[in-house]
Amino acid sequence: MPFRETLRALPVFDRELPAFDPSTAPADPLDLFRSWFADALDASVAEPHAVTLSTVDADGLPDARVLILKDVSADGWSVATTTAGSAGAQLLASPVAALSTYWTQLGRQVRVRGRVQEAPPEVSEADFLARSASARARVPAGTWRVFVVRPVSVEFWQAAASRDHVRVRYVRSGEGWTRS
Ligand SMILES: Cc1cc2nc3c(=O)[nH]c(=O)nc-3n(C[C@H](O)[C@H](O)[C@H](O)COP(=O)(O)O)c2cc1C
Repeated sequence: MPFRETLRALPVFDRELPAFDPSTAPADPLDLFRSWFADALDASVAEPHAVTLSTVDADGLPDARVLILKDVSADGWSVATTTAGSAGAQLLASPVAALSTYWTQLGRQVRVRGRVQEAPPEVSEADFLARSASARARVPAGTWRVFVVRPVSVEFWQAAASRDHVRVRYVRSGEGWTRS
């Protein structure tokens, strides 16, 4: 069978999925993220804190890889990596990023876009020290950084078996958020 037919034959969202009514979404995307994350834990999603970090290189060419989410707070979404690698180097040179995740069992996607700041040195140091000795040994000395994506937009997308997928997008507006 041609590969495209193998792909075409695969079912998509052919199962019971949670309902989501965007009109009930809270005013702050942080609250919705925490609620959806709790649902992902309840659904035993493997590595629910694995997120795809997209960056751009010096030529504007996008790059992406999976990292572990380290924190989510009013400051933003935090990930950690080494500045000796592509992700860290690209963030230092072009401090903008997108984070995305997909929780298969729930048919839910979250997308975050924003500018990126380095966390304070003590935060990066604490994250580095929390790594195992073997993981620390693989990182060149002094290059581990926590980067915080400060969102300008956060989108939550819920798939439906009926294909009536729904989404809510939060856009930063001053100190608050507008929802659409
Ligand atoms: C589930 C998962 C979690 C990962 N977590 C991290 C992480 O937290 N930090 C990290 O630097 N790399 C992590 N990696 C490895 C990265 O995806 C990537 O291979 C590595 O950071 C080098 O990417 P770069 O060349 O773009 O810098 C993880 C990979 C997977 C699949």
